[in-house]
Amino acid sequence: MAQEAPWHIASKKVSAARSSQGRIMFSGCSLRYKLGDQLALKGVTFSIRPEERVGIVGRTGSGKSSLLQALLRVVELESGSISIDGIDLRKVGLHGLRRSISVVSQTAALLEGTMRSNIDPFGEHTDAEIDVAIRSCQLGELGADKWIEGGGRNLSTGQQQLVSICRAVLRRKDILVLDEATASVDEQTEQIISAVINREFKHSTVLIIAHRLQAITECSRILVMDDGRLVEQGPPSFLATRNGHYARLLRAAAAAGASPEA
Ligand SMILES: Nc1ncnc2c1ncn2[C@@H]1O[C@H](COP(=O)(O)OP(=O)(O)OP(=O)(O)O)[C@@H](O)[C@H]1O
Repeated sequence: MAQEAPWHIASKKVSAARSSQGRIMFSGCSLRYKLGDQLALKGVTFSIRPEERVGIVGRTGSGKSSLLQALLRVVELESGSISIDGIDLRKVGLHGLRRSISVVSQTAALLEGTMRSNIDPFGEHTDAEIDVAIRSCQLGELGADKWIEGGGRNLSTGQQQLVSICRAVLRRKDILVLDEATASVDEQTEQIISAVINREFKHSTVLIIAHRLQAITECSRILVMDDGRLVEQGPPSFLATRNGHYARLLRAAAAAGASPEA
C-alpha cells in the first residue's frame, strides 16, 4: 500500500499539482494487488491531453478500475510510472494527489446532514457558489438546506448521484474521473449528468470508466482494456468501423438488447 509523503514535501508538490492542467501519462504501468496474484495491469502506456474526455471500456476484470487505483495510488505500481503534468506521482503526497482529482463512483457517499455539508464538507465555498452549483445540477428543488439522511436514503438514486456530481462541480479540479457513475441511474439523470459535464468540465480532463457503452459515446477517445492490457484506442466512431475489440463490445451490447452491457 502507498506511503504518505512527509507533509512538507506533500505541500510543495500539491501546489505544483494545483496549477496543473490535467495531462496524464501512464508509462509501462504494471500493477498486482498482492504478491502471488496475476498482474492486473501489464505494461500499460498512454497519455491524455488536458481537457480531453476519454472513455475506458473493457470486459469485467480487464483492468479498468485498476487504472484508477493506480492513478490514486491506492495500490502502488510494480513497475512503470504515472505523471500528472510532468510530475511523477511518487513525488506527490497522497493527500494532495487525492484532493487534486475528483472521483464520482457508482454509489454516492452521502452523510447525514444538509445538502450544503455534503457538497462542501470543508466549508470552502460561498452561499452563492453553492446555489449556482446546486441549480446547475438540477437540484434546485431540494436546495442547500435540504436534510439528507445517511447514505442519501431519502433521495432517489439519480438525486444521490447528482449530489456527487454537484460536489465535483464545486471542487472543480483539473481531473474528473467517473467510475461507473451512471451505471445505476435512469436515462434522464444520465442526460443531466452528461450536460453538467459538457458545461462545467469543459476545461477539465475527464475520464469515464464504463461498462455501458452509451455512457462513453460523447468521449473524443476510447481506451479499450483487455486482460490488463490497453489493446485499442481511438475515437469511438473510428473504432466502431474496425473489426477490433471495441466493435466486439458493441456487438455484445447489441446482442444483450435494450440494456447494453459490454
Ligand atoms: N482489490 C483487489 N484485490 C485483488 N485482485 C483484484 C482487486 N481488484 C481487482 N482485482 C483483480 O484485478 C483484475 C482487474 O480488475 P479490475 O477491477 O481492474 O477490472 P475492471 O475492468 O474494472 O472490472 P469491472 O468492470 O468488473 O469493475 C481482475 O483479475 C480482478 O480480479
